[in-house]
Amino acid sequence: MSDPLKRVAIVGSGNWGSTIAKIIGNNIVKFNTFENEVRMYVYEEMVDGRKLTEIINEEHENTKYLPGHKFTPNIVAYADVVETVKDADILLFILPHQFVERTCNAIKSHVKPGAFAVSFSKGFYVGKDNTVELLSTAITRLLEIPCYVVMGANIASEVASGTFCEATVGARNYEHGQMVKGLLQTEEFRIVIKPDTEVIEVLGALKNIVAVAAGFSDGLGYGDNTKAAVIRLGLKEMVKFCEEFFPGHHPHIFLESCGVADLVTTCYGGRNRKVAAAFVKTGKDIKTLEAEMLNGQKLQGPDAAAEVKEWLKEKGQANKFPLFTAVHDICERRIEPTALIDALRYHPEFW
Ligand SMILES: NC(=O)c1ccc[n+]([C@@H]2O[C@H](COP(=O)([O-])OP(=O)(O)OC[C@H]3O[C@@H](n4cnc5c(N)ncnc54)[C@H](O)[C@@H]3O)[C@@H](O)[C@H]2O)c1
Ligand SMILES: O=P(O)(O)OC[C@H](O)CO
Repeated sequence: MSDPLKRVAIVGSGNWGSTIAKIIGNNIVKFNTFENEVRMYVYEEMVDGRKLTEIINEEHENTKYLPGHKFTPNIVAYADVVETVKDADILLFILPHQFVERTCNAIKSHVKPGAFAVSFSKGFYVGKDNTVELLSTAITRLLEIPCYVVMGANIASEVASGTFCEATVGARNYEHGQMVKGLLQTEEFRIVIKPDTEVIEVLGALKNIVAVAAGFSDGLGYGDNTKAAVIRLGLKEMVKFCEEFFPGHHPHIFLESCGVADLVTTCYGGRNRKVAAAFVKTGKDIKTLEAEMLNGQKLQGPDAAAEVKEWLKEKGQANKFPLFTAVHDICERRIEPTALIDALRYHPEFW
């Protein structure tokens, strides 16, 4: 008897979750090892007087978070996260990182034995006692299943439009890594699998902090040379953070899409950059700007800066990461945005 078909569930339906749903809906029908139907968890809300799940299931489009792009009809929206995941063999977590813990808690006694997870979220997890851990570690701890990661230079609207780009899958299990690659890869979205899972994930979270710094620089009216310095010194801190806390990775991992490529795209085209520039120009706080500018989408960088500050404080290492630290202090209005330039000027690089 042949093996039963595997089911894929997508947990999250924002800008990136919907983009991945668009890709997987097309790709999955090419395999005879997967069920064609893919359930997608939608955090229910009303859009123009209708439930978002109804809009997606009737019009095959997430008109709020990815307007203008059609899903294949095998993408089925569910408002109940337990119903979404209960039969799934592969759980793709594509939530803003702030919502990962509560979602795991809601499904933890309903996950199929033998399932595995993949995290696409960029950020860290902070426990009640202020301990900081990787999201993939938290997912594994809460659900008791392995968790791999997908990170890369992937501004969702561009990926959804099919302009060429690439991403990095972090997986040490060959079979699972190949399955994830098969579900995601297209002619325009090329996938590389690497075993340095932890560092791949950390880079995805840290680049958002540098993007906030890039936005501050833009908002202050500095030009491309200054932004290049933000990117370079930010990358130095990203590398140092990985070396300090996740040693043993391949040194070339920073050259993958999850490293320098994601850092560049996010410092030019991302939401963190855009809102951080407006923070300087308007004087409004981050939460207000997020609500005004992003139509329900969520920023990851300011919270990641707070999480990293907590991490560094606990390890007594904050002084080695002045750019990360300055971003958090500026977001919290403890220091002026212009202090970013001092953090660059007096960076340990120049000592
Ligand atoms: N958008 C991108 O370009 C992109 C690219 C790569 C990676 N990512 C990462 O993917 C993750 C998800 O980002 P996104 O862009 O898909 O999301 P998003 O910011 O577009 O959307 C926010 C989502 O959060 C949902 N939500 C709101 N409140 C919620 C709650 N209480 N519980 C659960 N869900 C709730 C909304 O319904 C919506 O689906 C992030 O970590 C992000 O860094 C995003
Ligand atoms: O829009 P941002 O700043 O959340 O960045 C989006 C992606 O992470 C870019 O890869």
